[in-house]
Amino acid sequence: MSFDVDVTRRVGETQVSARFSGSGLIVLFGPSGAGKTSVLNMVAGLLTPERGHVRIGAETLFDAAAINVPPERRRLGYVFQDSRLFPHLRVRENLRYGHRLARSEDRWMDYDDTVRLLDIAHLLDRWPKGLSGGEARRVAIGRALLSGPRALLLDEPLSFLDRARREEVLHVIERIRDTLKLPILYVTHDEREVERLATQIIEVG
Ligand SMILES: Nc1ncnc2c1ncn2[C@@H]1O[C@H](COP(=O)(O)OP(=O)(O)OP(=O)(O)O)[C@@H](O)[C@H]1O
Repeated sequence: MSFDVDVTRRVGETQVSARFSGSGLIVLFGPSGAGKTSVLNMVAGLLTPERGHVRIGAETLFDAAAINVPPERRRLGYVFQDSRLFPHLRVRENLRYGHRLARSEDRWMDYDDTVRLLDIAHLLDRWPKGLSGGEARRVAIGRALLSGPRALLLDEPLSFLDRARREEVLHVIERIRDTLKLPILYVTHDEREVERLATQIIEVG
């Protein structure tokens, strides 16, 4: 499965555009304010492009002429820069939210495996507001994986993580890229992450 994206839109004073296609892990790279998050939002359906298209595999999610699939039907696992866990749900329920919505044939991560992989078993009864930045990030990644996505959108997923945890999450992302072969759109400023992960680098701005 691969991305085929060509989007353009004015956001505030900035003309944001990006064009790329391919599979693997595509890094969106560029200075702060260039529009990387806006590109993720256009792929996710949270921001409507003025022109262009968004296709993943054989499915068209957006085509300026006629098609605009709503975000909740795009089956994309989005890990936001600020995690955005549901504040009224404990960690366990945040994780189960996406898992319950996913059709059983779309689920490729098991709940217990996800909890183990991200080392969040001790957090399951906690409320999001009591989590550190790194803990919240791991829960957000788990929630995205459990929703059975056809692609992942990761906005600086390793920020707030300490070195040991970064290494573990990097392994998870590599596994998703190489074993599950899920296309990943990845925003980062960190050149080490780019070197290690990128199949393709797209300059934004
Ligand atoms: N709601 C908004 N109204 C007006 N301008 C906005 C809005 N959202 C974003 N912008 C502007 O659009 C531009 C692109 O923002 P965006 O968040 O996509 O950039 P980015 O490359 O992801 O930045 P960063 O790396 O700092 O997260 C920025 O100049 C930003 O100030």
